[in-house]
Formats: sequence, structure tokens, C-alpha cells
Amino acid sequence: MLVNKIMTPLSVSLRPEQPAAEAWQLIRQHKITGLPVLSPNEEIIGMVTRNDLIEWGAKVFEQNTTVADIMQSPVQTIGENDSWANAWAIHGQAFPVVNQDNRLCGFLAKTRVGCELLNKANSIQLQVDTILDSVNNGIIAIDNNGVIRLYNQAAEKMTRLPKSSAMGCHLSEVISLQGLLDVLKDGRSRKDFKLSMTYTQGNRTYLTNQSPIYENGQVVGAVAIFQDISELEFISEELDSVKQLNKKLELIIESSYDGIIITNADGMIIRANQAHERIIGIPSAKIQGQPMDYLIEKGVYTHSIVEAVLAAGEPVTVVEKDQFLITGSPVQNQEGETERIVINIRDLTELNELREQLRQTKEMSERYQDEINELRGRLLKQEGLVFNSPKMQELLQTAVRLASVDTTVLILGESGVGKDVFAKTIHNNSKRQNGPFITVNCGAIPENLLESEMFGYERGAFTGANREGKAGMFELANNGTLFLDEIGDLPISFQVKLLRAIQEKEVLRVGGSKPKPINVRILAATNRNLETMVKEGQFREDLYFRINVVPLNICPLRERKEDIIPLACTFIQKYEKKYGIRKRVSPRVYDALLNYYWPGNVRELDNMMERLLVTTADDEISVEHLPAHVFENLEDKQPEVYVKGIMPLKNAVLEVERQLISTAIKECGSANRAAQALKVDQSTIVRKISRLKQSGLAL
Ligand SMILES: Nc1ncnc2c1ncn2[C@@H]1O[C@H](COP(=O)(O)OP(=O)(O)OP(=O)(O)O)[C@@H](O)[C@H]1O
Repeated sequence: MLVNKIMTPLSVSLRPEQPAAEAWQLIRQHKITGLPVLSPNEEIIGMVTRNDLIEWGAKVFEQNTTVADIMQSPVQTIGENDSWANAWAIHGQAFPVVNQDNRLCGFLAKTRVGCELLNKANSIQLQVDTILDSVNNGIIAIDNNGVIRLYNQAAEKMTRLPKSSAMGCHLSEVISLQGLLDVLKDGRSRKDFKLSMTYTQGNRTYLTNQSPIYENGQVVGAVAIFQDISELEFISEELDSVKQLNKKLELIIESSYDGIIITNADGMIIRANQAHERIIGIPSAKIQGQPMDYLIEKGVYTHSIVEAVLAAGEPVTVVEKDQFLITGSPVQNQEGETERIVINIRDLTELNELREQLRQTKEMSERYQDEINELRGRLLKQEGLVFNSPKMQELLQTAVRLASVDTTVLILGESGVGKDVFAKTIHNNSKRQNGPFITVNCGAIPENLLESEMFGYERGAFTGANREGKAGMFELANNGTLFLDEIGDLPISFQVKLLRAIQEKEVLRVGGSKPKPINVRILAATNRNLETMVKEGQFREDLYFRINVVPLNICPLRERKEDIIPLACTFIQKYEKKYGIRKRVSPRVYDALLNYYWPGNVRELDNMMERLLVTTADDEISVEHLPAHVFENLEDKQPEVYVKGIMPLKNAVLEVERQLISTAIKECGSANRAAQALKVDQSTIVRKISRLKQSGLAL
């Protein structure tokens, strides 16, 4: 700032010869601090100030006191273009101001300079405060007593204390920052010191730098600057977790057994994992940065999966050369644009090998299964069992399986199907095979003898009883199997006793007092419908549930025709051996047997074969030897004219007549004989032949 901006322009000045009283009057009149004194040639030769006049006191007003007496001389002038700040350093109260020509142009009082300096200082202070308040970092400065002298808005925010309250307080009353007080003591700066502050909304972390304030080599205070690094801390934590995540992803990609390639949207390979290297035999480092087409050129792949994925905008799967199963999946950004493509390559070689191995193993196990079945079949056949039907095979396998489990089995089926045979098979294949197998025909024992037959009796139990007493069927079957055949015929009065014995696993002999523990496996059989009997109150429900643990349904012979001929042959051989006779059997007999209903099942077949062998006088057993009901059945069921498909009935009749007549004429030699064989008149034959000819059908 220049002097001319704050000086007082002067229109008056003093001459040395002027009375001093005039000087006083002029100074008072113009309300100024002093007036310069000019020589006749207008040069500044002195200066009279208000203070000078006051010091002179009353003498000023004496007549002979002149300006020359009072004025200070020489006098310090100041240029109008000088900086007024310099005037502060000049000794004196006021200064005449001269222009470029060194002529008086104004007057500058030191008090005015002081005021300006003060204003300036205030404005600088304001600016500094504004600047300090504008920075985000908190700033707190203390004097050497630890009293806060500077405190910006960011510090307010940090301490949650207004500046008005903090200024003038001791630092320790505002914030716990011992470090800054230590700076006062040792004069040493402290850098990057972390300070954590707890607020109701959570914690915040500040990084502080604390420095001493030196003045003339002395520590006169200390200043601390705080930077809120909470966000930075958060970001750094986030960064850490992103890094961790990245590492995990890397590990996942690398530990995948499938090959993985990641490309950008242009198909440039960004990365490929080790598995891919293993699969294709080209180092991953070599293909990274190359386009996917590079692998097509190298003949590794034939399809551009990248193009396919980009075209489809969704995952695409292709099978390459029967060797790779490749799935490409797009990775889209928030705008839905494909940024990356993740390609998964599964090497099918091992899978194919495994599939082949599995096929071979399956084949082998099927072979073994067949062999087991065959062996099992042979074993069963050794027991005299004859069968060829899958149904029977399956049933017998179930029976053998059930044999190993010590459970009650209820064998169901028509009379003569082989229920007895199955019961024996179960026993013979069970762990009780070396124990007894006792069959009780429940229907054959009179009701009054049932209890003593089943549970035995003590000596003298009743009149006519064995003197020594007798063991019942349960006791006889101990450690073995008790087969209750025809259980449906058991009188209801005895059923409850039987149930108790089965459940309690003990029997009480008739006339006895102490029950005997027994260990038997119960097998039961019936050709009656127990369920209906239960409904009709003829069979106890509780006993039914007790014995019907595992039901085994033996199907009738007519439902397993494959067994009929093997059984018939076996029975014929058996009786040939027994009776020492041999007979041929006409194939039509077998046809008849196959078509018969077999209400008496295997037993009926067995009996019929025995009868046929014994009663047939001829060397060959033919259909005529069969009982009428069996043969009739054959006639009914064996049509000699077969219909292959639908055709007009009239044409069909003509065709049948043509074939019959022509065969009969060929075999019998004449129309007359043919008519006899066909059981019609000769005239009928002649008429039919002529009608056939009219219809265009030659014989
Ligand atoms: N698969 C078979 N192989 C050889 N013989 C069999 C076969 N099935 C049954 N038999 C014979 O048939 C006859 C009748 O069989 P079994 O007595 O087992 O029938 P069941 O169903 O118990 O008859 P019922 O209901 O009358 O007691 C027996 O002589 C038996 O040896």
C-alpha cells in the first residue's frame, strides 16, 4: 500500500517566522497531528507537531515565540509513493509527504499508519482463520503452557466442542493428546501417530502430526494436525478383503480338475489354469494373451465357443471330438454387456474309459449273475425241483433269500402248486438245515387231538395216553422248522393257543404245569384265502398278522407254461424207472398238456403222467390216451386255420375252401375221397370248385 492512499492532503503549511500561536490555531483548526515548516523557496525545513506545542505550553502564546523556535529540524519526510508500512519503523509522530519533485503534498500521522496496520493485521487474521477453517484437517495449536490458541472447524468436528469453548482452555480439557504436551517438553516432532476417537455413530481414526513452534530458538508452543483416515482405513480393509477374495478365486480356478479358460469379449485369453495345461499339453503361459482362435489353429479345438457364447448371450455347451465337453458362460457387467467368457473344459477321456470299464464290469457281473443263477438252479434241481419259467426262477430265488432270514413265511397258492416243496427249500437253505423239518397238516388232525399233537402231553394226562408222555410237534421241531400246512383249516378254537405258543416261544404240554421254551421257525401254507376268512370271522386276525410276515405267492402251473414239459418229462422218467417200462410221447400230447388248465397243478401233472405210463398199452402215448377233458381242450385251443390279418370275409372263405379242397384232392387222389375226408357230398365239392374258378382262384 502506498503512502498517498492514507496520507492527509495538505493545503496549509508553516513559515519559520510565523508566531507559534498561529501554528497551534492551524493544527487545531485542521484537526491534524502537525504541520511542516517551509523555507521561502518552499523546501521543508522543519516540523511542528501537536505534542511539540503541548510541550511548549504557555510559551507558545508569547509574542516573540515563533515557529522556528518550536519546530523540529531536520525533519524526516516520506515519499507519496513509498509503502506506508515503512513509516512505522521511522522515528517520529508524523511525517510530511513529498511528491516526486520533493514538494510537500501531504501529511502522514503515525497513528494513522498504526490504525492501517491494525486493520491489515485483522484482515490477515480473518483470512488465516477462514483458510484454517476451510481445510479438512483438524488443527490445534497450544502455547507453551498447553493452552489452546488455535482451533479450526475441523478440530471442532473432531472433538465435538465449539471453538468458543475450546479456545483458552488447557489442551487436556479438550482432547487427550499427551503427545502434543510432550512436544512442548522435548521440542521434538511426532509423525504419523494414530488416534482413535469413539462417537455415538461409531469409531473414527485420525493420523496426527505434532510439531513444536519455535520463536527465537525457543519452544513457544506446539501444533497438531489431524487427518481423518477412517475412510482410508475402510478402503484399505476392503482392499485387503478383495485381495483375499482374489487369492481364493485364484486357488479355486487352479484347483479345478476341469480346464478353465477366461477370455475377454474379443476372445483374448486372459488366463488359463493348470488343469487346462494338463488336458491340452500346451503351457498356459504360452496361450495367455493369445486369441482363442490360436487354439483352433493349433488343432486343439474345432469350434469357436467364444463366438457361440457371444451369439447366444447365454451358456453354450459343445462336445468336441468326443473328447472334450466344453461349456462357455458369459460374464456380464451391470449394463448387460458381456465382459468376460468363462470356458470350462472337461476331458472326457477318463470318463469314456470309466464308462467302458463300467460296461465291461456290468457285462462281467451279468455273466456272473447268470452263472450264479445257473448254479443256484442246479442246486435247486438237485433238490428235485424242476422249473424253467422266469416266474418260478424268481420265486425260488426269493425263497432262497428268505431262507437266510429267520422270519415267518406264509406260502400261498392253489392246491398242488408246490407249497410243500418251497417250505422244504427254505428250510434246506436256512441255518436250521441241520435241525428237524416237521410238517403238520393242520386239516388232518382231529380238533380234540390238536393240542396234544402240537404241544405234547405229560404221562397220565388222559385215558389212552402213552404212559411216558409224548413230545408235541413244536418240541419235535425244536431248533428246526415247523411247517404248518393247510393252516387255513385250523379250528378257530385252537388258533389262539397256537398264537400264544408262537409269540411266547414256549409250549405247555397237556397235563403239564411248566411251559417249555422252544426255538422253531414257523413256515405256514394254505390254498385258502385267509384275508376273506378273517373278514368272515373264520380265522383270527391276530394269528393272520403273526404268520403273514412275509407272504410268498406261488403261481399256478397254467401261468408258467415253460415248466409244464420239463415237469412232464421228469415225471415220465421217474415212473419209467419205477415201473421199468419205456414209452414214446407224441409231440401233440405235449401241445395238449401245454393248453390244459391244470386245476390240480403240478400234483395233477405228476399223477397224470404216472397214469398215462401205466395205462397206455401202445408204445407211444398219443393224444387219444389223454383224459377226454385234456384232449378236448386241445381241440378247442388248437385252431388249424390261422388268421394273419383282416380281409373280406367272402375272400377268406373262398381261400380256405380252395386250400382245403386242393389239399384233400392231392392227399386222397380223387374228388370222391376228398369229399369223404372233408365230410361233404361230392356234388358240393364240384360246385365249390366251379365257384372258385369263377372267382379266378385255381386249385
Ligand atoms: N417244481 C417242482 N418240481 C418237481 N416236483 C414238484 C414241483 N412242484 C411240485 N412238485 C411236486 O408236486 C407235488 C405237489 O407239490 P406240493 O405238495 O408241494 O404242493 P402243495 O402246494 O403243497 O399242495 P397242497 O396245497 O395240496 O398241499 C409233489 O409231489 C411235489 O413233489
